[in-house]
Amino acid sequence: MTERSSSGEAVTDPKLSVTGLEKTFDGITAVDGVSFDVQAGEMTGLIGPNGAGKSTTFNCITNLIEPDAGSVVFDGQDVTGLPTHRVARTGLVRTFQIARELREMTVLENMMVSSKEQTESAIHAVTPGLRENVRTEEEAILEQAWETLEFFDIEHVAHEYAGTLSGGQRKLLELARALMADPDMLLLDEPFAGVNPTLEERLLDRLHALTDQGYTFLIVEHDIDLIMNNCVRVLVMHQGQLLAEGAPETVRDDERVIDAYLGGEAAQ
Ligand SMILES: Nc1ncnc2c1ncn2[C@@H]1O[C@H](COP(=O)(O)OP(=O)(O)OP(=O)(O)O)[C@@H](O)[C@H]1O
Repeated sequence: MTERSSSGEAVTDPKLSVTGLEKTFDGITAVDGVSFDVQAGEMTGLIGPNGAGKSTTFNCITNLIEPDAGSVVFDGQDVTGLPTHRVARTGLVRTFQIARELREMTVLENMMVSSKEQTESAIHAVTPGLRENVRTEEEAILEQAWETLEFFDIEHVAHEYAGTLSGGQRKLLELARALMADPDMLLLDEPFAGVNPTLEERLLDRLHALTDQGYTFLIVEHDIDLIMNNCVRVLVMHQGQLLAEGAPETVRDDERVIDAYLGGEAAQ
């Protein structure tokens, strides 16, 4: 929904709105009242020194970790406390590292099991008369899987076991798998960790292409330069709180941000 502000500017509802998020582990406050918005079709970066609370914030958004307080509204729908798979069904999907059992499956099989429709097909398969539909659905899923693998240039490893992929190829597969769930918004936790420069460039190129198509991204990443150079908006966390937010050039010069990094983890 687009409204007009008093000055006549277009005001668009945020894609994701996090308000007052809190999480404490055994007396350690990991997330301490964090609030922020992410706008549709934008790539937003979430940075901060080690232990700042980035991963916990991420995990609370999709309810992988249940927050103690706060709300998460996605596309105008309150998804706070919904099971992670139901949050995914609303279009808010996070990437996961390829789990041990999935490493023993081929890349293509990984794609197939990740598809949202796959679960629905299983229900249809037990209903007589719907088998024809299932076949068509499965063909569509297979086509989507190949197209997505081609988009990431990893179709040549489709029949390899996922466990044999390089670190960079595995990151591309993680993203490709997430896309099979037909998301609107993707949460990426350190998508560039262990990725060589060539694949990093490819991954960035694809992320920008997806953003141009209208996908929204929230990316936790240790490589600050990478976030500053590629995100339109940056959120900085420190000691469980949101320390600064804004355009990269604004955040980069913020004294509080400089102090937070110099004070602890300047080497990152
Ligand atoms: N499951 C847990 N049990 C206990 N404490 C935890 C747990 N998860 C996180 N913490 C603590 O919460 C704080 C925030 O951790 P979190 O992993 O969210 O930070 P981060 O910014 O993602 O750090 P990093 O960049 O090192 O991954 C840290 O002090 C951490 O030790």
